[in-house]
Amino acid sequence: MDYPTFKLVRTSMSRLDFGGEISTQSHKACAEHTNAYKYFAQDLQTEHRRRAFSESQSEFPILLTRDQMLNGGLVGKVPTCPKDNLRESDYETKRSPGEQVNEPDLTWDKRLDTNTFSMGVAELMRRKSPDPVTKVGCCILDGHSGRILSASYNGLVAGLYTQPNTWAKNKDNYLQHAERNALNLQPNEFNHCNDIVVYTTMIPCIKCAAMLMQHSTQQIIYNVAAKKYYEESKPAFDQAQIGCISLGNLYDDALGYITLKPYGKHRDPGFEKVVKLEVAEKVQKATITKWSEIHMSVAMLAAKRCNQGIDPSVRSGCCIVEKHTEKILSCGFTGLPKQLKFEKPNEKMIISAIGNALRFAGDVQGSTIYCIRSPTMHDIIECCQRGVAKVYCFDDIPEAMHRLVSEHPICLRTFDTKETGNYYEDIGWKGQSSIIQMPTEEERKCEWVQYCKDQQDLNQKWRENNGCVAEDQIHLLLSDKLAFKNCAFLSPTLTKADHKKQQRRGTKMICRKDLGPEQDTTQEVSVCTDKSHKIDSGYNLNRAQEASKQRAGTVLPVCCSQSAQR
Ligand SMILES: Nc1ccn([C@H]2C[C@H](O)[C@@H](COP(=O)(O)O)O2)c(=O)n1
Repeated sequence: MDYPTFKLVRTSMSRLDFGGEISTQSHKACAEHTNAYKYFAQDLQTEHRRRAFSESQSEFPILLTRDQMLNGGLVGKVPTCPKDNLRESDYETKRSPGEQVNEPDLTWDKRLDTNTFSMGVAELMRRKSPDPVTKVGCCILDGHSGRILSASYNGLVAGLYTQPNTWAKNKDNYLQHAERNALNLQPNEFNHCNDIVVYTTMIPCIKCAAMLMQHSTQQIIYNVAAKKYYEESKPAFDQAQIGCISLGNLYDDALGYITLKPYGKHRDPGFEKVVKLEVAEKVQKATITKWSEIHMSVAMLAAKRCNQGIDPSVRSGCCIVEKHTEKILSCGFTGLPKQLKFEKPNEKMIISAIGNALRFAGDVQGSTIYCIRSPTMHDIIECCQRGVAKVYCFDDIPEAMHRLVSEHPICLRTFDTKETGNYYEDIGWKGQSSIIQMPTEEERKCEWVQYCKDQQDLNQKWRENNGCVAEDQIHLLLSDKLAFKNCAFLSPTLTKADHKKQQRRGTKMICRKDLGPEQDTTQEVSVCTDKSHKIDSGYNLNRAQEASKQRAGTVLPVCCSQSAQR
């Protein structure tokens, strides 16, 4: 009899460890992007910016003064997020006496800087654009506090009901540009702010440029320049002495994990081909993303902004969204009070992501919060007091928490990641594993040795049990850091939450079609994607047969128990 072969697929290191690991695909995208961009990237200012960005991981956008801009250079020291300031004491609480401590992986532990975060939000917004050819996203920040004022995309005129083939022919009459949409979305926000920084995935057109100037914009940071917009707007920004620079290639380098999707014809300035409507519709279908996905992704990006001093297990990010309109009201991440310089961060003084986001937000009545970790009771109380209606968490919410909030006027839910499919891979998110410290090389080797040993044991057990696998072994297989292909079995006793957790970690939940002892055990496997956690095991035992086998002491192949389907 053939014994099953188990193939291990290691959970790929998240590409957001921008210690350098950028996939070949990204590199390729980078290179293409650089070429496309070359035409526009020749002014001195941009070069200086690039250098400045790549030399420091700035905490806040490097806002050049007008003098500095005119001189074409960066003067003065930009606040940095030094990588050497992670103290031993930061990790003290996690150690038990005598325990060997691995050096923290600082390369991985870099936090997202404001530029990367804001352009990331603009990129996420771009995905909502109905324009089949040119999708643009924009995120506007208060340059003083770093707070998001508004974010939007190029969209159809509100209240307009028309067919794509009507508007797509003459879209300028039907679409509002991303920058203008962002300004219109939160008009009040801009009245009190005279230091606006605009992150846009494409350089603004001349009309948007005029309106942005009118709103005291100090800086435009764009990703791609379209020739027609660049030639009109850049001189106007220069004349008004407003910084207008591109993150261009640098954006890819720094972010590394938001895949560059085509920018329509503007991706390559020389490309003038008219995209046919059918193709355009396909593009549109493929790229439109649900709001909930975008907001949870913004929360994830925010989580990656947590300071290194914060214990990875409590790091979280959050995004507060207005009811009905889906406007982002505020974002926040777990942090320490800014006035205090901690020798040892006192856990009680850590401000939660929700706490920070609420601090920034104005009226949040009826709003929805998307956050990574389950909120604390204190968060819930704050939310109730401020009138927040719903809280969605990426993490599982402990049962105890559900009980505690059952009487509160708030809806607390775990975010349904099934809805989002593989989308999070685009931003390098693999559940918690991407914010919890990655295993060291040594740990990985040990894991591998352990895995091989487990596999041998498993095969042994398999033989002993006539082609069946004990459940405890399955849990071993589904352990945290390993992802399996063609070898993971689904336990009938695996809870729905565990199942989801494994999926988030990237474990492919696969079950064999038939594991009868006499069957070909290398038979093709089917992937379990059913939302209700019912699996197509293909196992032919009926309930009575199954019970009788169990009584006789047979260890049933766990993924194939019919009870899992009922
Ligand atoms: N800064 C920009 C530039 C362009 N857009 C939008 C407006 C249209 O939907 C589209 C441009 O159409 P095309 O150049 O393909 O004729 O992009 C924007 O919102 N913001």
